[in-house]
Amino acid sequence: MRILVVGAGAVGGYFGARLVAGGADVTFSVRSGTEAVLRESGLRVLSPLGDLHLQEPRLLDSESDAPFDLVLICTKLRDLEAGIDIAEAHLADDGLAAALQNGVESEERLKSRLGAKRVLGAVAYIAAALERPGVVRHTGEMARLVIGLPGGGSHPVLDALVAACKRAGIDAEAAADIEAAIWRKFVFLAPFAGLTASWRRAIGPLRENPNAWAFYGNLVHEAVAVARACKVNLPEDAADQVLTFTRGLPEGMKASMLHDLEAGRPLELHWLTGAVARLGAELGVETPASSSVTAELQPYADGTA
Ligand SMILES: NC(=O)C1=CN([C@@H]2O[C@H](COP(=O)(O)OP(=O)(O)OC[C@H]3O[C@@H](n4cnc5c(N)ncnc54)[C@H](OP(=O)(O)O)[C@@H]3O)[C@@H](O)[C@H]2O)C=CC1
Ligand SMILES: CC(C)(CO)C(=O)C(=O)O
Repeated sequence: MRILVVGAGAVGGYFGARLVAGGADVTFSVRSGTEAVLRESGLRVLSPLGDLHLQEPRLLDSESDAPFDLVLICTKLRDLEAGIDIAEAHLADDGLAAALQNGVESEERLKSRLGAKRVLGAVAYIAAALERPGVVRHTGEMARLVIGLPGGGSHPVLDALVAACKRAGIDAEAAADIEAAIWRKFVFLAPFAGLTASWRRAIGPLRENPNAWAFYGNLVHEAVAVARACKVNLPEDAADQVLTFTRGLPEGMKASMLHDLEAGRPLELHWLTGAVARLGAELGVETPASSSVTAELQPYADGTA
């Protein structure tokens, strides 16, 4: 199976490099600045699960590269369409493309542009950051992929990806209901990103602050209400599960949206807390907490650096 990873940032760099180390045939599609760095110094992953250094990662040669069986789009959400352009140009007719991104709207974009039969749903659980181009720092030991065909079913590329992940030591699970899996992460992440970014604090002190914790509860209930209005199959106690999960997170944990805010980079606000507010408005679900966070962070959405 030939795999094309679009974007060698935190997620693409981590999972792409691990797959290479596990013996998979992986090519990276990167932009020119990153390309120069990767050609000069290779791709490094610094991780509690073991460091990696790909001295000469294979880079896409758009003229000659044959179609790929699997394209993993690992850009930020604002670069999704550019990622799909690359998938459109390089995906085999019977191949699959997945977006390893947060949010709940990427899969529909992939379906509408590539055709539903060429889309794999995916959720990435990892805490990683691009320290500088070519260097990914992985924090903690979580590095998990949940993958599945929208609507269920099997596909040789899905099976091959699960096998490649196992060989690479990536915790990968094939989900029967990938839409529910994507939303289960979203109903945690959109509130978590909204809370930590709007209060500009890691989760530890926010759990100790009754106002912040109550506000988080409101954000979570809104996200779950929007999921239910979208007819997503979530458990009855989905909101309680999110609160329990968040109580167990490391004290210093921040959402990547807060890291982006602190660094003056553009935010994924529109697709996270902003999506709860936007979809809520479309579906007639009240989302006062998500709407106020979205309005407060809007001035920073396009970055300030
Ligand atoms: N970081 C994390 O811990 C987690 C992130 N996620 C989600 O994963 C997604 C990716 O996030 P993350 O990896 O952190 O982001 P990063 O910013 O670290 O990486 C994104 C990479 O995409 C590259 N890119 C953008 N456009 C293109 C393009 N047209 N062609 C090739 N490469 C391109 C960027 O390249 P360049 O350097 O040239 O700008 C950058 O290196 C987001 O949706 C995020 O929410 C999900 C789980 C955890
Ligand atoms: C919370 C985390 C690290 C979990 O994967 C994440 O996805 C993010 O902050 O964007």
